[in-house]
Amino acid sequence: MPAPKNLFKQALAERRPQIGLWLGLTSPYTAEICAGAGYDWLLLDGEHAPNDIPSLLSQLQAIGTASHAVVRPPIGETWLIKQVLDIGAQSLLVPMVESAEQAQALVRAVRYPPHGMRGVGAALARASAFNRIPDYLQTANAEICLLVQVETLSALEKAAEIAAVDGVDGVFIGPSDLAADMGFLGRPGAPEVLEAIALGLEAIHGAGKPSGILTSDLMLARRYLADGVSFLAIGTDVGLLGQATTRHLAAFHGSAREKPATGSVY
Ligand SMILES: O=C(O)C(=O)C[C@H](O)[C@@H](O)CO
Repeated sequence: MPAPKNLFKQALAERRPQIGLWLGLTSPYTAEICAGAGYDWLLLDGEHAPNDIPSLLSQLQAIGTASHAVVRPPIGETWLIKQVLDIGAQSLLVPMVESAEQAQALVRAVRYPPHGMRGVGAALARASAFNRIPDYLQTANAEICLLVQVETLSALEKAAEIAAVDGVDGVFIGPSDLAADMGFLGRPGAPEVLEAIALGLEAIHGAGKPSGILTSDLMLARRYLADGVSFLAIGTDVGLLGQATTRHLAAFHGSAREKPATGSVY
């Protein structure tokens, strides 16, 4: 028996758009609710949400096969990637990738020898159904989906080279960090940032790889989809809960006291 088929990876390879939601609440309970909504993928954020390996594990268990979990570790360190893969994540989004060399190192980190340097502990791991998947070691590499994030101007200039790395399954543009790097802190929708994103998307597609992005502006999200973005997150659990609770109380008071959050589009 092989490692579970990564249907999200397959969908990206076939350029079937995958619509996702970004999860920062770090709760298996809310992750399960979001999975039930029907999003194709859910991003479990270990970079900007207070997640650790046990909290990521419990969210993976809660999501199950109801949606596809993509885990973002805080940084692309080999030892951390090994832990995230062992708890059963098959798709990773690695932040702040600045060069093709860094992307190549990440490819090695997600693969077992001789193709990489992932440590072998699958006998203890949820990823191998606790050693009940006999062919796990031989088949795991093929089912890992490695997505890398470019989010500075210099990384964006190298987007084509990074995307072209064999083993990189997709490239995500981080609009907030890119905006900050371009001098537009808190303004990922600034025209200059959108222009840079459009060029980045072209470079990624030109290298023959799928692209991804996050925005909670649904008009912009539809535009990204029309521009060929394949894995698109259209909001965050934190944003949705924050907006809904504010609106709810304002509705009760019968007033327009709802105030938009400042400094973020999420
Ligand atoms: O730069 C970005 O944009 C991202 O990387 C996504 C954000 O980190 C996400 O957490 C929303 O705040």
